[in-house]
Amino acid sequence: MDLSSVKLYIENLRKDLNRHNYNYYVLNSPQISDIEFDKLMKELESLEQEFPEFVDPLSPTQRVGSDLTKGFEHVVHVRPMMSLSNSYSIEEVDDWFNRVKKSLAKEQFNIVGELKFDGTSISITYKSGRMIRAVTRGDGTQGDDVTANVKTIKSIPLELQPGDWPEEFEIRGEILMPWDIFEKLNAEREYNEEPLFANPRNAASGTLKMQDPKEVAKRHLDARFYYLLSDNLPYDSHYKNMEAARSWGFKVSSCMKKLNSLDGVNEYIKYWDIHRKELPVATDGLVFKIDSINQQLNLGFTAKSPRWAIAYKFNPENACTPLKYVSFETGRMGIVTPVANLEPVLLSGTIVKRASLHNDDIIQELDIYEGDWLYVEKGGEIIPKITGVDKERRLPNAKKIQFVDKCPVCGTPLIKIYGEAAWCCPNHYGCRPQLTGKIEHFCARRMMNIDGIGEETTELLFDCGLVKNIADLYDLKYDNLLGLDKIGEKTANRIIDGIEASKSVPFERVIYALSIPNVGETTAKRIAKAVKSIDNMQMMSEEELTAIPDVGQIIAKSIYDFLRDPINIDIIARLKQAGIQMELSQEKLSSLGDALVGKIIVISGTFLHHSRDEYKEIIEREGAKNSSSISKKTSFVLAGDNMGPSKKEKCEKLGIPLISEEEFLEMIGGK
Ligand SMILES: NC(=O)c1ccc[n+]([C@@H]2O[C@H](COP(=O)([O-])OP(=O)(O)OC[C@H]3O[C@@H](n4cnc5c(N)ncnc54)[C@H](O)[C@@H]3O)[C@@H](O)[C@H]2O)c1
Ligand SMILES: [Zn+2]
Repeated sequence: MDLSSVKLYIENLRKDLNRHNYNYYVLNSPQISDIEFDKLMKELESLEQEFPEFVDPLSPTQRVGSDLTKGFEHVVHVRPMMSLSNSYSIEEVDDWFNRVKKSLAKEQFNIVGELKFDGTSISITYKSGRMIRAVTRGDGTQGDDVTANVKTIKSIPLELQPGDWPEEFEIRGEILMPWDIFEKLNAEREYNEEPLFANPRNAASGTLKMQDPKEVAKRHLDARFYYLLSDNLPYDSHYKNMEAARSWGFKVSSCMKKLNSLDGVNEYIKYWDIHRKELPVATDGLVFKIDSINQQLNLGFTAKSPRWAIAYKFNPENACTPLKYVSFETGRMGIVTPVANLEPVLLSGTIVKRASLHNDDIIQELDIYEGDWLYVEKGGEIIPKITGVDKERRLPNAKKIQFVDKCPVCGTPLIKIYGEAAWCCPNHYGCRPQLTGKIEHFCARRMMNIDGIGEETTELLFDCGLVKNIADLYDLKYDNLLGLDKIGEKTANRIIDGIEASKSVPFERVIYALSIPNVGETTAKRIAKAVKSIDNMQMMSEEELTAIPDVGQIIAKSIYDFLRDPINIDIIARLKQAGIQMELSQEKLSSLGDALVGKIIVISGTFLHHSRDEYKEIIEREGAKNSSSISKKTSFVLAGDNMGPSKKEKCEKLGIPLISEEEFLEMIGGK
């Protein structure tokens, strides 16, 4: 390679790495595995070493990947938050040990072995024993202030136990989503046909960046702490500091161990390579640290990571197995998902037979042919993922896998969903899995909670012609049910009682239960509060619908079209007649209140959830007035990002309150 091609190659590598960093840290949706990412990074590092003329302080080798997100206040770290240098082999850990030994000359040193928790890092400051602020790593220099969200995590103390804690200190740790919570969350998302989180790490960091602390609280995050920083640390030993932190109420892992030789380090690696699978939370490796804080200071840092620590990363478990066939499966909303059916293979202790291929783009990207040997990975991830194809083992004359062009169940030609990689069966009212899926969804616990009607009973009622759609449920009689396969008196009674009880399920859950495309649980709640009744909702135009918090153009169109379909009009009328709640209860209505009536409001800055015009409409709709200039008459300013300093000053002078976008949505019951 000549120099100019080397330069170009390096630039392209940097671009790729920056893009992967963005996908990983900001979108929480990595497109390549960690090991692939780390290989690219190592390649760039060695090229930069070989060609120092191309070194650039902005290169991803010199900086930590940034998770800074719009919508959060940025806070500068008192002490920068760095990454860890990492290795995938014991030899590299041995090299590190020997480097440290040399640097510390003849000094004795101890090492602490710890689990490397796979979540998202957090720095929390405590003053006088109370939590002051929680900030993400961000770009290492400054991070996002996520205090309100962190305060919802029950295992993180807001106030410390009595102890010898310094008056002010920072503690660093990892925010995690335990495996069981992660599995439940993904099962729910799969059910709602929402994109799944690739692993608990992405789920944890996605959750931590949610705008609404109440939603964060529902996700049951957890944490582990692994480093203490202060001008007045209790001990010179990292290990002892962590033990102290544990006694103040922090969750510090009991798997932390003092090691005093290279043999100890190697044993620790061998032990955890096996036993990590028994842990309730995800780990992606181990971390070795020099115990003495003084020695840590002497060893210092590189541009990106401390020299006194190293991460040993576990190799993800993977296997290669032949593809039997690709099946195409139609879901409740008509989305067709390709699934790779594999020759069964043992991976991370479970047998893997199937792996979702998600959509056509992924099939194209992987370039899969019939009978191909596929690499399956489960690197701590519960959901097996196809990561590649062994092209050398491809059979001669094998045909490329083609996405079906007709619905595998009803044969209707598929249509591409605008702006997405998904294909959809448009036969929403004649395609079996869509019909039974909607009935099942309607009856499920979080919707109408009709006890006794699960997947099996739905299929049964559908097949014998008793329930073809959700309105038919309310025509069911005890006598119809009795005598059906596996339905005795007890079950029949349970079903009838469940149907009766569903008549008092509140309106917001009814909206979710209707299976309106693109309307998930949270959106359904917002819609219910805004429209107040199904009659109002049926009369609203697409523009009026977009004024509802969380409802963009795509959702508005889905709702509008759904409510104008004659089949749905009929179903809704029958549900209404059956006595289903089709409006907000009096109680909810009165609690909504008239927060904005008569107010004069000035909008300033840029917003996350709606455009300024949409907010203007909301303000009018809620009985308030828009005004363009701040005066004594102004009730408050709806203040977005980047509000001009002169406006801020004027508000301060006149004592006009600034209301944030979140507070405003809260006021109008949008959250
Ligand atoms: N797949 C992708 O597209 C992609 C993109 C970017 C980064 N990544 C992955 O992320 C890595 C880089 O991320 P990083 O800079 O956060 O490094 P890292 O995750 O490898 O290591 C540093 C982090 O480890 C965490 N940690 C967990 N337990 C710890 C303990 N006991 N002590 C100290 N720290 C502990 C801390 O949060 C710290 O910030 C890459 O090596 C790669 O594997 C992947
Ligand atoms: Zn179909």
